[in-house]
Amino acid sequence: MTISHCDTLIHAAWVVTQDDSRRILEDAGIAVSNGFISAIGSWEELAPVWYPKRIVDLTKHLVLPGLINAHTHASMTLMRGLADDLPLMEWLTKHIFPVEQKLTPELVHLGALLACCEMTKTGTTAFCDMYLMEEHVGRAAEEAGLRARIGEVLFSFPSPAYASQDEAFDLVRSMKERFDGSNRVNTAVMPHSVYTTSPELLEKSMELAEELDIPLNIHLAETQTESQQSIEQHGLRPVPYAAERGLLSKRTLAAHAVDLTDEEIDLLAKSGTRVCHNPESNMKLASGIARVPEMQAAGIPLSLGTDGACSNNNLDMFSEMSSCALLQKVHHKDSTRVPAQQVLDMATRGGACSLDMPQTGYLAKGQAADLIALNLNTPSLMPMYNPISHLVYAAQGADVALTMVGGETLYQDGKFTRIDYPALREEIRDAAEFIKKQFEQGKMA
Ligand SMILES: CSC[C@H]1O[C@@H](n2cnc3c(O)ncnc32)[C@H](O)[C@@H]1O
Ligand SMILES: [Zn+2]
Repeated sequence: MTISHCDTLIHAAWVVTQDDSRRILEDAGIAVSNGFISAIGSWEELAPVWYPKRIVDLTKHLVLPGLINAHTHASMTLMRGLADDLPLMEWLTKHIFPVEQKLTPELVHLGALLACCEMTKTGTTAFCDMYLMEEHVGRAAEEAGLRARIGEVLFSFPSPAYASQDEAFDLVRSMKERFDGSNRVNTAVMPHSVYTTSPELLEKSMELAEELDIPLNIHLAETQTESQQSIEQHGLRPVPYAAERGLLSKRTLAAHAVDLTDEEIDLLAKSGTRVCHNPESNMKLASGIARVPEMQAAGIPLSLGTDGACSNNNLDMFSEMSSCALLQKVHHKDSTRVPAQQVLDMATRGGACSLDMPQTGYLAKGQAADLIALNLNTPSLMPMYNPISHLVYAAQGADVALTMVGGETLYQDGKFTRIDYPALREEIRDAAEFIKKQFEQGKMA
């Protein structure tokens, strides 16, 4: 018998691998070396041959790949609950944009750290983020140990981060220099939407993405109002307009994609555009119901995201999975629509595809050891007949007992290993006082 050495040997009651065969293993082992999975299989077979530096006992737990939040604005945790019960355009222009004009790099960093804590604690190991002064979100992701795709939001009006388009593009370039090639964070070009950018900015954004060979992310077809405005301004609905500007391609990730015709679904599919579905944000802002089954049938690669904590109001991907399935069932009055396995695929493998992180999204030999464990002893997870059903319909972020990225434990049993959460909490309280003042002043102006 050949003995092999590894850093960590995990002993799990159950492993939902999400591999190509969607194997579910009972009484399983996972050997981890240098951040990657060196073996996965039955505990009986692995235990005698793998000599680890440490054993992680998850024999009361269900292990699965870390969830991937494919569209969020991490720093918006700072504005959670500040303005609710409003439609998208009014919410954004009258309430959110004015406060965002007063943000500082320190606040963006602080809000992103809070988001990283929330995501880590609720089982997210990678996220895709668009915001102002985004380099400070990248910094927070690095500190927290999460994987992230980050991008400075591009508007055709000045933002606190830049005064002109040239300055904005310089920022994209310098962020690529700073983060790409790093272990866990990569960058993309991120024009905000077709309603906040000029045709020129949209075209130049894609040119820049091609020149730098990085992805492009955009909010697209989020509401009927956006479609009406696009027709009034450009004579075209958002998707054909984006196509005309050269924005639809394999490097594009479109967030929302709610208000779509059959022809537009075809356009997205044929161009290879990926879509991130954000059901809770779409419900809260009453944006509409995305045509998930139709997009799936057309072969559009789908992922799942929470959107920012202001339009949700949490970053819990377990909740998002449940909402995704339930919304489609009630909408179609058909309980067979969008079954649990499809939803879990969106939150794992689909997210890995959206973020161009092929080493994540499923657990197999050679994959990154990005995984989470749920405590199966908790009352709401007992009994368990079907692990996939549990993950989508019964589990909550609060059931996560352990979160690991690249073989490193970031969170276990209520404790963060990298972040001093009690200290962060105090800073958040102070920041909230400042934000509240800005919000009140904005209302008076
Ligand atoms: C500055 S980056 C993101 C930018 O988008 C705003 N935002 C947050 N949620 C949404 C959404 O659902 N649709 C469009 N824009 C959104 C956020 O407040 C930031 O300004
Ligand atoms: Zn968004």
